[in-house]
Amino acid sequence: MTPETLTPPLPARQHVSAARQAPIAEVLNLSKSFGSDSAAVTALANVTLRLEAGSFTAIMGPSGSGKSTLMHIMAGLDSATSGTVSLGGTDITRLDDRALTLLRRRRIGFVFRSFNLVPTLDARQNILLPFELDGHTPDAEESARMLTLVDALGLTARLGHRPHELSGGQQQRVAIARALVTRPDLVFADEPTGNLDSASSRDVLALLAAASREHDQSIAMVTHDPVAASFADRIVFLADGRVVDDRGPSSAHEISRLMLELEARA
Ligand SMILES: Nc1ncnc2c1ncn2[C@@H]1O[C@H](COP(=O)(O)OP(=O)(O)OP(=O)(O)O)[C@@H](O)[C@H]1O
Repeated sequence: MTPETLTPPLPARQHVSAARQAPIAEVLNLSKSFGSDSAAVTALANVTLRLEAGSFTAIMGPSGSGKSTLMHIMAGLDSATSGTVSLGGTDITRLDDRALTLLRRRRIGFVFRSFNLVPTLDARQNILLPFELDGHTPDAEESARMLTLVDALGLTARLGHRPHELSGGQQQRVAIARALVTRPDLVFADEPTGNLDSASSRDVLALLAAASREHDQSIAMVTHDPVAASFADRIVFLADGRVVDDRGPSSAHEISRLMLELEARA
């Protein structure tokens, strides 16, 4: 497959220049501790981070540096000890559980290492699950969007297949289609290539990069893999719950070097 065939031919977003001016996600002075007193663990210490609309950001750092905690709080899956997180201008730290559930359903997409597809549903039903969960029948535009996405992801002939009938790479492409189909404000990808071989990994990363670059989809990806991070246009490094480096596109070699330095210090 060439990079061109990996590019989802989705309609370009409207008012891209206006969208680019405001951060799609803003984390201000975020701290998170687990436990209390002598058993307390500080997972995040005063993290401030802005993600621009349409950006593809990799979040890296040694084991235990706070990557998952940051992603969980940004996605409204865990609460902050202090600080705020805004998504598309909404302060999610002030929302109740019901509002958070709706926000996750409508404004956030997720791609996980283990694909997390529903085994009893075929690929089409898995992709359309966000609409189903929202009690919403896709309109003509949403159905057309689903079909163009499926075509771009090379899944057209697989729509009637259930997850166990698909390869790992195909399952992850179904998961990406499911994450993109509602055009969420932000897609969180948690080690999306962790279970894939290197050829499927590159396909998946090229698809995520194309969704960001060509269709203004904002993506935040947690990864340990320097090759995966080299597909992003920004790399944020955490160590001991703090942002210790924040840089633009970098080669896998440069990222590897920095990770080794951070791990040696951890
Ligand atoms: N539920 C919890 N209870 C207690 N401590 C926790 C909990 N979740 C995370 N921690 C601690 O918070 C710190 C940050 O953990 P986190 O999982 O965010 O790191 P990570 O960078 O995602 O690690 P990894 O790369 O190994 O997945 C670690 O010291 C961890 O042990």
